[in-house]
Amino acid sequence: MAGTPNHFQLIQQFAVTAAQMQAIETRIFDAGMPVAALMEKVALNITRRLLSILHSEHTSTPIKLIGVLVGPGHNGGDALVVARELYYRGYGVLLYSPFSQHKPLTADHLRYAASLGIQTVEAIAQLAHCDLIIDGMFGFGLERPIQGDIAQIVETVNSWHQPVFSIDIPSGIHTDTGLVLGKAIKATKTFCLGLWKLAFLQEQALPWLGTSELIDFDIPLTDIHAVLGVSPPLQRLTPQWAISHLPIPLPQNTHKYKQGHLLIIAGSRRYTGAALLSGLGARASGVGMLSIAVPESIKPLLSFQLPEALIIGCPETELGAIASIADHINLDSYDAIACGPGLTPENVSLIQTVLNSHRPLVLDADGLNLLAQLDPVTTLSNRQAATILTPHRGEFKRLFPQLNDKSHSSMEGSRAAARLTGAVVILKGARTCIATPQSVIINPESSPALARGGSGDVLTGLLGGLLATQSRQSQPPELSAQVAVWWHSLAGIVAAGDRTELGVDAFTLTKYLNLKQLLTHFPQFTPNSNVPIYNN
Ligand SMILES: NC(=O)C1=CN([C@@H]2O[C@H](COP(=O)(O)OP(=O)(O)OC[C@H]3O[C@@H](n4cnc5c(N)ncnc54)[C@H](OP(=O)(O)O)[C@@H]3O)[C@@H](O)[C@H]2O)[C@@H](O)CC1
Ligand SMILES: Nc1ncnc2c1ncn2[C@@H]1O[C@H](COP(=O)(O)OP(=O)(O)O)[C@@H](O)[C@H]1O
Ligand SMILES: [K+]
Repeated sequence: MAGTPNHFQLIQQFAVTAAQMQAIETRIFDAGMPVAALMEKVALNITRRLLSILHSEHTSTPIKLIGVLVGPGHNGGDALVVARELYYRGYGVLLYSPFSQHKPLTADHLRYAASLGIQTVEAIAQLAHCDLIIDGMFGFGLERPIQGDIAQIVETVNSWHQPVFSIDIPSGIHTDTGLVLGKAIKATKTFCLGLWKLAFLQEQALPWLGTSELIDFDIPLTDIHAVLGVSPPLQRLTPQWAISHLPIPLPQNTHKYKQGHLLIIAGSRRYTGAALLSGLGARASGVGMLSIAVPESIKPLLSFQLPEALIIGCPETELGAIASIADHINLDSYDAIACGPGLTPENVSLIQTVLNSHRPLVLDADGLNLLAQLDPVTTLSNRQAATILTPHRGEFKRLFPQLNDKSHSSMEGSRAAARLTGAVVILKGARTCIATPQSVIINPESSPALARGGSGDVLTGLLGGLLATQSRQSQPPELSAQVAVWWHSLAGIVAAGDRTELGVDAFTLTKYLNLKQLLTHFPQFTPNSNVPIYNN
């Protein structure tokens, strides 16, 4: 039923470390769930999903023979239950377990599989002709690097061409950091079990995960909250959350100023397009009023392309950058300001003026490069209104060189920067993190089609527009940041689906921000509704 989230939808917001998963698992076992029963349930759910994929998806070779890598722990146990079920469904199954010791439950399943006549092979090479490999070697119990013979086995499997489906996590990927521990299986698809592990939100793990999906096994929400807290400081950004916080439907008695007035400060003679792309992003946000301050010489172009916007021509430098904000402009009369795309890094006094305003502010691109020339921590800490920074990794390093030791993890880096400055920090990338001093929320789905000049400018405008509208409604700035990041990524995903990943230039992307079209992908969720459980 629309508006009533089911268990699978509710758990999408959570992300856990191996230790947290273990703690949740312990609570379930202590409450009386037998370990073997849970393994059976989990593995049957994996099998059901696997069979539906095998029946529905077109594979280049029909899947008849399946090779199963069996580890020493419960990841191996899961794999053995899946193997047994596949065997009963008529698939050819070959087991391979290069370990002399197994945990008792795994050893029992191995013995039972043998008693059924499921063949165990003695060398990895004997799986070479399988149509599909199931990787059940290590799950969240992997703590030390894969070395020696096992590393050799991983390399051999990675050199083959058939699909590899990993159970819980590709063997060799660290559950928390997403880093490769020695060697790791390169999966085609990964079935993450029960709750999303942190690795799935770490960019460094992406090449190993393939496509990933969550297999639900009904972990009680009380156990999740008992371990993670009622309002976990780290969460996944879900479509349900973002859609429920879109600023629609509009109040019947609203007017254009109530819908927010955004001022974009962008562009230069050299980077005209940045101002235009930000303007088009802001247009898609539905903001009530849009003003764009640009150097005088590019005003005609903007006026032509964005007839609904008020284009403000500003005095310009010899090189065609904004020299100062036009005299008649009172920055404090806007509901939000978005500043930076295409400014050139010439004019520090401009950014100082903007920072001195008392309005919510998005800083991007050259806005960030100019800020880096000041003392970002002191400057931002002294601001009288909310600031949202939208750096990519390079800009982040320039802004916060003192956080270089945290640069391996966007979650850690963005959180530390938000704590230092009090700003909302959107650290952009394949897995964009949105951090406040209290929390980090990570966008788990996007498209590499967005890795293209100008797509960040579009985000800045979209975000600025939402910020202007939503700050009028007393919504916190991080909410606009979350909605904008989700919206922008979804546009990228849908555009890439229609046009391939190469067909999504930034201008085309703005056309895909059409919300009506995007929402057809989520008929089950309603804008502006209450989402239970999720307390931000
Ligand atoms: N949580 C849940 O709710 C549920 C979890 N379930 C499943 O259980 C999985 C977790 O199982 P797990 O704890 O047994 O750990 P797992 O990943 O199989 O591996 C540990 C074994 O590997 C060994 N080992 C480690 N590193 C090694 C190395 N480098 N080289 C060689 N050996 C190494 C390690 O040996 P040890 O360190 O003890 O010497 C130990 O024997 C989880 O991912 C999921 O699939 C579901 O069934 C039910 C619901
Ligand atoms: N591999 C990727 N997968 C998904 N999104 C990406 C990827 N690479 C970049 N992006 C997104 O594309 C946008 C690029 O922004 P930015 O680097 O500021 O570009 P520009 O300054 O050229 O506009 C960001 O929203 C970022 O999250
Ligand atoms: K695995």
